[in-house]
Amino acid sequence: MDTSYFKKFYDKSRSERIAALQQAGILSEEDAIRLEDGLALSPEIADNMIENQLSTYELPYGVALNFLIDGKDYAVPMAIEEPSVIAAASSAAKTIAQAGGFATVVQKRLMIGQVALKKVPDSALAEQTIRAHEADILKRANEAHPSIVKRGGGARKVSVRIIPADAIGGTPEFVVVHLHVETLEAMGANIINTMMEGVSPYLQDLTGGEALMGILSNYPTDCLATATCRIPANALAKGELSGEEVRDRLIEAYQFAYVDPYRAVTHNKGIMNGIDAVVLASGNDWRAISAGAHAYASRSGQYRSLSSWKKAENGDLIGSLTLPLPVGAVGGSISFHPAAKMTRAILGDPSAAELEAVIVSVGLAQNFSAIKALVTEGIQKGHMGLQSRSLAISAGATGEQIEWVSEQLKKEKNMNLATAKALLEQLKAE
Ligand SMILES: CC(C)(COP(=O)([O-])OP(=O)([O-])OC[C@H]1O[C@@H](n2cnc3c(N)ncnc32)[C@H](O)[C@@H]1OP(=O)([O-])[O-])[C@@H](O)C(=O)NCCC(=O)NCCSC(=O)C[C@@](C)(O)CC(=O)[O-]
Ligand SMILES: NC(=O)C1=CN([C@@H]2O[C@H](COP(=O)(O)OP(=O)(O)OC[C@H]3O[C@@H](n4cnc5c(N)ncnc54)[C@H](OP(=O)(O)O)[C@@H]3O)[C@@H](O)[C@H]2O)C=CC1
Repeated sequence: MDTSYFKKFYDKSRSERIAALQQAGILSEEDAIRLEDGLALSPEIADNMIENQLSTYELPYGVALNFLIDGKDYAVPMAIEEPSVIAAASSAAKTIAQAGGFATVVQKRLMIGQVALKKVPDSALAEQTIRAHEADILKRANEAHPSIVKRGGGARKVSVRIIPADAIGGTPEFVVVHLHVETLEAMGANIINTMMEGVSPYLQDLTGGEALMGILSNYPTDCLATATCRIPANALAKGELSGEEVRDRLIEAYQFAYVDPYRAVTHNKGIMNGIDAVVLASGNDWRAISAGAHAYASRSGQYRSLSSWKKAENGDLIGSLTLPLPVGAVGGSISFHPAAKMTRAILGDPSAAELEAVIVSVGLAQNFSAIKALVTEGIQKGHMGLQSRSLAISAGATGEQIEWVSEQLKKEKNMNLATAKALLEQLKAE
């Protein structure tokens, strides 16, 4: 990828940005035309995607630059309504690329399905019986969805968890059977749900219990992705603060988010700014990713920071982020939603594992920028500086008024809607 075309990308017009992506070899001519025309869903597709459809709900679609992940350059598409997220991701990615980029590790992608059994007469015996019949259970699961087996995937492992009765007043004892399934390039909701319903009757026969439900778990602890980065302290200096001071403050920001759930939620929201935006742009199920991420943040019994920041022996800053990322390269609306298709084109048609690597890196970048701003100049300067246009629009500015109100707002002490409205009135009165 020739990134020389990206200089001051954000100062270019929309058409110039599309041309720059084409010149850099990221977009084909055909994709550049599609992007120029807009990525709207056709009324026919929209009507067939959901029930009681009335219209579509649009979000801005942009691209974060400077990502160097496992030695490969990426421009990363994001769909998001919040200003400064793309700037922050690009800014962090630039610093991290200069330090060697992100390194990622993506686990073998095993998704989990559950059958919950109740009224099991002897749960210890049931567990033994299930374990003894693992091969039969896997066979039946695979027979329920033979096409994934043909593709080289399928059910791989069975595990059992016993959740005692009265966990909260009056709850039955649950014998929970997990199937660990290799869903290859799919997130695999349909594969797993079919398998779980397929094995439920057999599990009832084996245990003498009653199946309450069989369903995918959105907590796929065998589908983790990790990104790490390592930044020399001298690349972190900001204003009056030395690189070492910024590094130490970044580490304390992480420590604060590790020990305090009130802070951890906001810290992780900053990470999800990037993750959700790429998941959404890629046509994946962002509710599933969010639910899994927050469960993973609570795995110790307390809700904590998803990322960690530490000092290396030589004084470098080392950042790391791990979370479950059950995304697909196929399935759902990925193959027909125009924006999801564009995202796949811009990312170079990534496999599901490569997409995980990109998404987890964006999450780490987003966290780096947010906490760096927080522990140095504060969030308002960069974030609100970029939010001034949204405030101007909220105040009713249109056309050239938007630029004028936005620029005046940046000079004001109170950059808020009331000030934006007052400025707009002033402009109209002139
Ligand atoms: C906004 C910056 C990046 C400015 O930071 P800066 O240092 O003034 O930026 P710069 O002018 O030195 O530019 C550095 C690079 O940033 C990018 N960049 C710079 N400006 C733009 C722009 N307009 N559009 C696109 N990209 C931009 C661009 O890549 C640029 O490199 P260049 O291309 O010039 O070589 C910085 O202040 C920042 O990262 N702030 C944090 C913003 C943030 O995190 N926003 C998320 C929303 S706040 C929130 O929801 C979560 C939070 C914060 O509460 C989470 C938490 O608490 O942890
Ligand atoms: N998170 C959740 O709890 C739930 C999510 N969903 C929704 O389910 C959708 C995602 O489910 P998913 O099952 O992945 O989607 P799909 O069923 O749409 O697509 C997956 C299918 O694609 C086919 N396929 C083609 N090529 C491959 C390949 N290389 N690797 C794997 N499969 C391939 C397989 O079918 P075949 O082999 O038969 O061709 C596979 O079953 C999302 O829209 C999500 O919102 C639905 C229910 C619950």
